[in-house]
Amino acid sequence: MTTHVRIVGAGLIGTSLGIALSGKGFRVSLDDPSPTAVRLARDLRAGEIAAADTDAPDVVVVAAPPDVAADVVVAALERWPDAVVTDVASVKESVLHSVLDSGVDPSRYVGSHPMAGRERSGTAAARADLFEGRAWVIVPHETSTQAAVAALREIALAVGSLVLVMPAHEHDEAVAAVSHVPQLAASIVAACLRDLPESAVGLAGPGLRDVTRIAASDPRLWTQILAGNAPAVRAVMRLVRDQVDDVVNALDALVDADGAGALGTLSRVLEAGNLGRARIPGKHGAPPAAYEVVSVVVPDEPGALARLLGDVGEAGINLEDLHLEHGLGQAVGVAELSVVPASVEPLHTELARLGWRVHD
Ligand SMILES: NC(=O)c1ccc[n+]([C@@H]2O[C@H](COP(=O)([O-])OP(=O)(O)OC[C@H]3O[C@@H](n4cnc5c(N)ncnc54)[C@H](O)[C@@H]3O)[C@@H](O)[C@H]2O)c1
Ligand SMILES: O=C(O)C(=O)C[C@]1(C(=O)O)C=C[C@@H](O)C=C1
Repeated sequence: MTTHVRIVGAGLIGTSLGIALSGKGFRVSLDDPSPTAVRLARDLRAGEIAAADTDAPDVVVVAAPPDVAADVVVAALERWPDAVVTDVASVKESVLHSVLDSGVDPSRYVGSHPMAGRERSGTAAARADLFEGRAWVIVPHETSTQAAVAALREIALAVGSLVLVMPAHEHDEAVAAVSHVPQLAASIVAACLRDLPESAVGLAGPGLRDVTRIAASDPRLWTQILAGNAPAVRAVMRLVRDQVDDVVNALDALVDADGAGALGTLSRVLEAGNLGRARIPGKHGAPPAAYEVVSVVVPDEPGALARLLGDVGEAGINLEDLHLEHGLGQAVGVAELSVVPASVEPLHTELARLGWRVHD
């Protein structure tokens, strides 16, 4: 029997999930207070628009902002007495407490959190492959039924995620360190660029881009996430503050005194960073990245990029994504062409034959 999943909240996560599930044969109905969001989601093939007479779903996935997630979960549990209900909010304990405090029978509710996302919000940013190879945390509570957990597991596996099961408090402590504080760190570093002269910002290279990509994230969403996980985020931010203090003290010693011990401190901070970075897993044992990048040097002249894209098309190769690295005032840029692994070799050969400077 086809599983009917109702997605409530057709933004980045809801629409991405709808596209992925529809592609795997699930029936998806879409609901959102914004008529524009549901229409766009439907056009992106995320599912049908839910109407007043749409039949009851088997599973409801609440993909609304964290501050309304619990209310939407409770309303769904009350409206569909046989459906399993989950939410995908980035914080789990505060949502769970609100659901339990509401007095509704919570046994068909199980929290969840796909560790997949983007720095862009909204329906238009949806991606079919968003969840592939990513962890999807299932967060049951004391009375969650086995059937509810199993239904969620089926959905997460169907969209290519790796399922992890953990209690809400453990989830929240973990994501404070691996997601919420990294967001703050990126925002704080990027905020230092605001008043820099143009000539200084123009020197930005890949290092700054890597560190600040998520500084472009939606402040409204992230304010809710940080507020919803305040105790755990505070604990990690205190560790960050201790390290920042150590670095500033070392720099004080170098600038204002004889610098005793300063190099050792700086080196220890950097080495500790190496050790932490080395612990970050790849895409959680799932299949390797769907796309590989071919880098092509592009002269900074009118029509050059269009010519390159034309040559890629002529080669019969489907371009999955495009990123342009281009420093201010540079005579050339680098176009990073994402293609499926099987296309790397033919693309490389064909572009080189046409005179492009190509790198893997
Ligand atoms: N953005 C990420 O990277 C990411 C990753 C994992 C989980 N999440 C979680 O997923 C949820 C959605 O985030 P997003 O990035 O898709 O946000 P989004 O802003 O792209 O989409 C949210 C959608 O919810 C709708 N909405 C607002 N109030 C609603 C209500 N009361 N009932 C139903 N829908 C409502 C909005 O109209 C919007 O279409 C959040 O809880 C977030 O914490 C986000
Ligand atoms: O990769 C990104 O752009 C994200 O911000 C995704 C990310 C994260 O990994 O921290 C952000 C918040 C979510 O709750 C889950 C995933």
